[in-house]
Amino acid sequence: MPIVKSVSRAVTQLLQSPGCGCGISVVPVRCLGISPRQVASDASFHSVSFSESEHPRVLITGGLGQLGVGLAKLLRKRFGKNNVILSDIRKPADDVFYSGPFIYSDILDYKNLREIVVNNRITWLFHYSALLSAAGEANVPLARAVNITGLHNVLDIAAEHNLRLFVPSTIGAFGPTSPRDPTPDLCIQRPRTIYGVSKVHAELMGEYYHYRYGLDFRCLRYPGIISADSQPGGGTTNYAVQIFHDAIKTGKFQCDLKPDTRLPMMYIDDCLKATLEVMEAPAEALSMRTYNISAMSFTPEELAQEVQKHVPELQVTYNVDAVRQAIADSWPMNFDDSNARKDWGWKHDYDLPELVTTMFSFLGSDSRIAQAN
Ligand SMILES: NC(=O)c1ccc[n+]([C@@H]2O[C@H](COP(=O)([O-])OP(=O)(O)OC[C@H]3O[C@@H](n4cnc5c(N)ncnc54)[C@H](O)[C@@H]3O)[C@@H](O)[C@H]2O)c1
Ligand SMILES: C[C@@H](O)[C@H](N)C(=O)O
Repeated sequence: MPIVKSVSRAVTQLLQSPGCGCGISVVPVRCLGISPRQVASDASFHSVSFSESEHPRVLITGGLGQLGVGLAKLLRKRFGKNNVILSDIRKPADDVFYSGPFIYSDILDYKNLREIVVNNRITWLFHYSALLSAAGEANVPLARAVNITGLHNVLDIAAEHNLRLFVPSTIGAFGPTSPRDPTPDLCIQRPRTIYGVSKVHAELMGEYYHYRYGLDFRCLRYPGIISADSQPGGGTTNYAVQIFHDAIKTGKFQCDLKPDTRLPMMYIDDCLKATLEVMEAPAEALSMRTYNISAMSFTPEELAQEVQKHVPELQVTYNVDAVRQAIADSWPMNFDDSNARKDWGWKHDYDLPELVTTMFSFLGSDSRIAQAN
């Protein structure tokens, strides 16, 4: 009985510790050969494996999607071109391939991923590979594999090699029973998409590895991200990117969500800025490991009105996609990001008018008018 009591006391202390299980931390190591092994970790809770005067050595998984190339550009500016490796399972375009290191990496191949981390002495990992909400509903087994099994591989390798790990979560990690206006950091999370379920799993597993093994896990819940020079992949918020391209190319846009569907959105520069800021924030500043970040919320109708200020002849029609609409109706309408603002000074730069002006200056709003003439 006394043994049972002291074991339970030790477990209770671990669970209640404010984040440091250092005394007994053991990192999980996969089967090497035939027997599973556990190796005592010297990972200290707040440290990373490069000296503060050096730049981190960065790996980005799933880097050829909407966000990865822009992230690589930002990080290379800060840490040097050769310190940031983009990876994906797709073939990069020439300009991406020649802009800095690129490597093939399938996150479902644990040994290959580990080899890349070891051979390149990676210290920071940004885990961007995923199937997004609509793509996930179209192929649940693949979404489960990439978003859940892939995350497990990344977590184990990050813990084993003492990496600082960033995993993005999403407004999609909330569901119809969450408070939607606004949605705080801590509340009911019962999403109804495989994407949302996998992201809640990622948040919880990352935080568990943080408390259990000392993994330096950091996570932001992104809103729908809007970018000019990269295409979104399989998301419910895609309409908010497509409208710009269609306004310029054809002057006609068919929206797959209802005109009054309000969702949190963000311009890509703000998203990437927040990502770098939270990764550089001192550990002591982080009262949590998963934060909401927010910039603006709008409906398709409100976005269309703002776009029409630049392309007045734009015609918008609505042809609602039932799957995407059901997903959007279960997501937050407004995001409460007060903890991010308080803890590490998060502040967005782009509101709706600024976003629309920036998108058109990037895409060249005159080109459609020029083509039409
Ligand atoms: N874009 C958004 O609006 C948004 C919003 C919230 C969160 N996020 C999150 O940010 C991250 C990046 O989003 P994105 O918009 O760039 O996604 P995306 O769909 O555009 O790109 C995902 C990338 O993952 C790659 N991938 C798929 N399977 C893989 C595998 N087995 N191994 C390695 N790579 C694989 C794909 O080839 C693709 O290039 C994702 O985790 C996403 O959930 C994005
Ligand atoms: C919101 C986000 O996670 C993604 N853009 C999606 O719509 O699936």
